[in-house]
Amino acid sequence: MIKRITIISGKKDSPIPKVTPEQLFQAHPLWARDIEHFSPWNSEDAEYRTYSTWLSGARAGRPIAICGSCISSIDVAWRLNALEDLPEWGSVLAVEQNTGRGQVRREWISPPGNIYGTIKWPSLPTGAPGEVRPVWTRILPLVVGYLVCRALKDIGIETQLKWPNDILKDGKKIGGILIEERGSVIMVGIGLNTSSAPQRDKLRPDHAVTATKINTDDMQLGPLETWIQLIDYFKNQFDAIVSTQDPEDFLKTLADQLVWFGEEVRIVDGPKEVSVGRICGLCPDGGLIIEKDGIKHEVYSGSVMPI
Ligand SMILES: O=C(O)CCCC[C@@H]1SC[C@@H]2NC(=O)N[C@@H]21
Repeated sequence: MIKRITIISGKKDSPIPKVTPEQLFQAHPLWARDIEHFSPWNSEDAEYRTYSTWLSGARAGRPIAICGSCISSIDVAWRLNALEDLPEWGSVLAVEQNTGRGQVRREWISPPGNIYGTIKWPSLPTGAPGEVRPVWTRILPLVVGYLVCRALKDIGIETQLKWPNDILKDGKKIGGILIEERGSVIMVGIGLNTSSAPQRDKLRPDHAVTATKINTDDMQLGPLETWIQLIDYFKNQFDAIVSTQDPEDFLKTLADQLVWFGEEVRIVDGPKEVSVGRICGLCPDGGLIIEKDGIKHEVYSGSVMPI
């Protein structure tokens, strides 16, 4: 993939959708703004590729492939990876997903206007000798959640991280993270409700906090412009974190930034003995520590909900 911003359009029989810059322009007013901002888009076609491209006149620090209405940006990223067309920190940004997926294969409703991005995450530093999975990989959901919150803060949006990787604004969900691993390759999918959020009746009763959107009358984040900012932030900060910090120290700093830290919460579908307790920290492998009746429990599953 060319190290710039490209719109990719599948040729015959390709699982990558066919799309033109004009169609993206029509998809949503914020996409129209982004398409205009990053124009001109120059058409290119290489016979050996199963997709043709439009190359933006503007440059980005990392390669970004924009695709139209696809199954899911994670699937397109896996496809590009199989074609050896997605380098580390390369990403796919979908305008719309027909089968967007969330944690435990729940549906992720994905109309145009929001961010549906997937990044090929770089290989992670290995931990102790003989360690099967590098510790940074095991705690990656928390690291990415932390980076998303910090990157949004940089843009001027205050958010909180709900263990393990939900992004909240004023206690309501504005985004989520889905990590998939195949062999040594890690794809990080990030969904952010910039322009719209699913209604309460589309969410699981009792398991999901209410959803909301980020954009306000005063702040209108465009999907592409924001995605470029996020990727640049992730790369710079992730490199700095893993090269200067110990995973355990990182988790200690992160713990008290979790939403509802120190407060009583409900754990829905978690271990039987802790349906209610106080968040009091994180284990070295990223589990949540919940205190109940003076006993500390390690929680690795379930949804954290306010009382
Ligand atoms: O909170 C969750 O359940 C995780 C949601 C992850 C959604 C993103 S959008 C980009 C990528 N493609 C998908 O189908 N899912 C992830």
